[in-house]
Amino acid sequence: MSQPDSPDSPVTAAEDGPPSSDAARPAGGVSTLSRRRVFGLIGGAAALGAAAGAGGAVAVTAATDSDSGPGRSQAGQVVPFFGQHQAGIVTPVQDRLHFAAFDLSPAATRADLVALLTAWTNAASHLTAGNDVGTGAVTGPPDSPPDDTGEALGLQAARLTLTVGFGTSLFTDATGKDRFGLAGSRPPQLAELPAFPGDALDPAASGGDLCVQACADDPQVAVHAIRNLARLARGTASVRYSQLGFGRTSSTSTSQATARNMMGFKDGTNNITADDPAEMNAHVWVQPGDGPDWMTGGSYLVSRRIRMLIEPWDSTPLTEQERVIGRFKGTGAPLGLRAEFDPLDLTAKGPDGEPLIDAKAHVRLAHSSHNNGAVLLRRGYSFTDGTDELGRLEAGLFFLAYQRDPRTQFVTIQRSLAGKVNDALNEYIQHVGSGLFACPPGVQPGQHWGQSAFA
Ligand SMILES: C=CC1=C(C)c2cc3[nH]c(cc4nc(cc5[nH]c(cc1n2)c(C)c5CCC(=O)O)C(CCC(=O)O)=C4C)c(C)c3C=C
Ligand SMILES: [Fe+2]
Repeated sequence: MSQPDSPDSPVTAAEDGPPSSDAARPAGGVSTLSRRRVFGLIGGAAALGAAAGAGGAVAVTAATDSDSGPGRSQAGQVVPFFGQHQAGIVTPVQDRLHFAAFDLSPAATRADLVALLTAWTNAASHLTAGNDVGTGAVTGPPDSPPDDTGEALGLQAARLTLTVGFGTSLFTDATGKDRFGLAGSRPPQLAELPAFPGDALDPAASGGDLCVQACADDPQVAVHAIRNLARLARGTASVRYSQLGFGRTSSTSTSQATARNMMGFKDGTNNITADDPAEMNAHVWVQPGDGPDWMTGGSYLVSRRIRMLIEPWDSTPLTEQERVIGRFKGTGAPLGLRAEFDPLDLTAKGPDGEPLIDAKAHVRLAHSSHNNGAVLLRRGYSFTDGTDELGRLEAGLFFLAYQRDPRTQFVTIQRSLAGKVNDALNEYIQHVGSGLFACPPGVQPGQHWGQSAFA
């Protein structure tokens, strides 16, 4: 396998020529590889070292904007990987999602976990810059399986973000065992979610020791990233469940138009947005003193796979659909008002003296005024996974929400919504999967994801 002398040797011989064709395949060494490939190579070498048990000793190299291949314009396509916070949380929502939850293998040790996180961090820094993993898809030794699976060759970075989270079971497993010596680092905010009335959770589509949220404007780029991370994990961790998503159902920036969910409603209108950093600090980013220091600058992710009962919904009259949500389907405006962003007035009454927004309307019960001021940064995606055994569309919302403390945010709001007597929407939806993850702060070059949790 052609590799540089050491995982962190400086890049000195990179050329910006086109990727080698098969005929011109180099015999080895870096001098004939493009700059893009060399960065990938270094990351791959580090990943290999890590996977071999080198653990935190392997440096995570920094991919740069100049990693983009020849003739490929990455302008506006690369979301910086390194930073104070992980990308993929307040990043303006990309079009596509591939979310995967992983379980560590029964034999995996703390060193294996550190090695995996190091390898993943390395790979992620290169994938998000639009580069291949390791020696690449077509530039490695021809007699070995390629380091990269290849389906992203020639594609742009597509604003790929990779966001990692640590599940509750990483800290204490189902038998109460502290497998990785992390129990003492478990944040109080990472308390198991309670069971909510109406939950129909499938254990196989819930939980997970780790999660990776891949978001990109190109579905193939997101799928490629998860596939290659799963490949790097082989022997240490495997996918427990995964979910493809499309049609972002929430915007995290006012510059984005509000998308529609699979019920046809604009979803995300009254989301909090990254345009207001004070709001992010108040409700999304973990602050100093909130809990263990390693989570400062991080955020907690709640994922819920929510199936929509599409056929009954499609047989429901428009006015009833609007009563259930509390907004007009066409404009997205609150009932009784004209424009999408007109502020909700939950006290407004119609000429008949009845509230314009029904007592059981989704937006009323989800609103902060009903929930002790609780708000969430919603970042969910629609999904359609074909049809079920009865020919019904298997579709819904893969709800993703980031927050500073799930106990006072998601749990408070979901307690208001759950159960047939509460949110009118519950007649048309069912929560079938659930996850809770601590997403550590962003990483700097030389670190791996969540490094300070292992200090
Ligand atoms: C626990 C939190 C929430 C779950 C679960 C949830 C599921 C869910 N929501 C929709 C559709 C819409 N939700 C809307 C608003 C809205 N939803 C939540 C929270 C949860 N939703 C909040 C906090 C809000 C904002 C309320 C407010 O302050 O106004 C809307 C209206 C447009 C908008 O503001 O986003 C729609 C539409 C579905 C279909 C669904 C489960 C499948
Ligand atoms: Fe909602």
